[in-house]
Amino acid sequence: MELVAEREKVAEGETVMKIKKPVIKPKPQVVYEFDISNINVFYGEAQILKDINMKIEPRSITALIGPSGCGKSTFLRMLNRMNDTIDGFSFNGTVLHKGSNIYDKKTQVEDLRKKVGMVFQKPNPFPKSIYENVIYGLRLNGVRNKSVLDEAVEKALKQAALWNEVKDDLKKSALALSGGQQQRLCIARTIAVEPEVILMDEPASALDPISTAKIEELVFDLQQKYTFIVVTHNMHQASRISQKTAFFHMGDLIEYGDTETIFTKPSQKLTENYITGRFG
Ligand SMILES: Nc1ncnc2c1ncn2[C@@H]1O[C@H](COP(=O)(O)OP(=O)(O)OP(=O)(O)O)[C@@H](O)[C@H]1O
Repeated sequence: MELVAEREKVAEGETVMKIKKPVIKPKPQVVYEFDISNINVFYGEAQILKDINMKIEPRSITALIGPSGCGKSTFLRMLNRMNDTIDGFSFNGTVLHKGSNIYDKKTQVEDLRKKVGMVFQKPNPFPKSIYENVIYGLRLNGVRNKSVLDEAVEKALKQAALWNEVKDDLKKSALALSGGQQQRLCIARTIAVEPEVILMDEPASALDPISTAKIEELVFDLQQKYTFIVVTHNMHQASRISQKTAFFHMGDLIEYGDTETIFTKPSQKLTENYITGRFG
C-alpha cells in the first residue's frame, strides 16, 4: 500500500505534511464457471478422486482425458450432482459454480441442473416427437405458451445444427432419427432450457466419423454461448476442440493446462506417455 504525501503551504514559510488517504482499488474478481478445491471422492471404501483442484473459465471448452477407470466421469458428474444417488458415494472438498457452493444444503439440485446441463455417451431421446423432446425441460419449468415453445424449438434446433434436417418433421418420433441426429437432438434438448454449462460424457463415442465431426463443429461454434466440459477418449478430438485439457490417472489430476501445451510440451512423463498412446 502506498501512502501519498503532499506538501501544502499553510502560511508563508510554513509547510505541513498532509497525508492523503490511500486509494485502494478493488481487485477485479474473477468469477470462475467452476472453482473446484480439494475434492476427494469415495464409492464405499474406494477412493476414486484424490485431492482435485481445478478452476474452469466461463465460455471455454475443457477436455477431460485419461485411461479407463481414472475417474473422469465421476469428476464430470460432481459438477451437476449426478453422483448424489450412487450407492456408497461420499466426498469432501468444495465445488463452487459461479461462486456458489453447489453442495450447500440450500442448493436446489433442479435449479443447478437447469444451469448445468448434461449430454450422455449414448443418445437418449425420449420416445416422443422431436418437438416434444426439445421442449421437455421447458414444459417441466411450466412454459405453456405455444408460440414461446415453437420459437424455443426452432432456436434450439438451429443451435444444435439439426433444424434444416428436421424442420418439416417435428411431429416425427425422435427414435426414427439416426444416432448422430439423436445426439444433436439431445444437445438441442439441453440447450432449450438455456443452461450456462454443458457437460458431455463421451458425446461422440457411439457415432460414425461424420456425425462425430458434426458434434465437434457444433461444440466449437457454441463456445461463445456456453461453457463445455467434455470427457473424451479421443486424443484428436481433445486437441481439436478444447482450450484446456485435464489429464487424470488413477484418481489423480496429473496435469491441467492449455491444450496446446499438454499436447506438445506436457510437464509430466505420465501425460506424455498417455497422449502418445504408450498406455491407456
Ligand atoms: N456406481 C459406482 N459404484 C462403485 N464404483 C464405481 C461406480 N461408478 C464408477 N465406479 C468406479 O470408479 C472408478 C472411476 O470410474 P469412472 O467411470 O469415473 O472412470 P472413467 O475415467 O470415466 O472411466 P471410463 O473412461 O471407462 O468411462 C472406476 O474404478 C469405477 O469402477
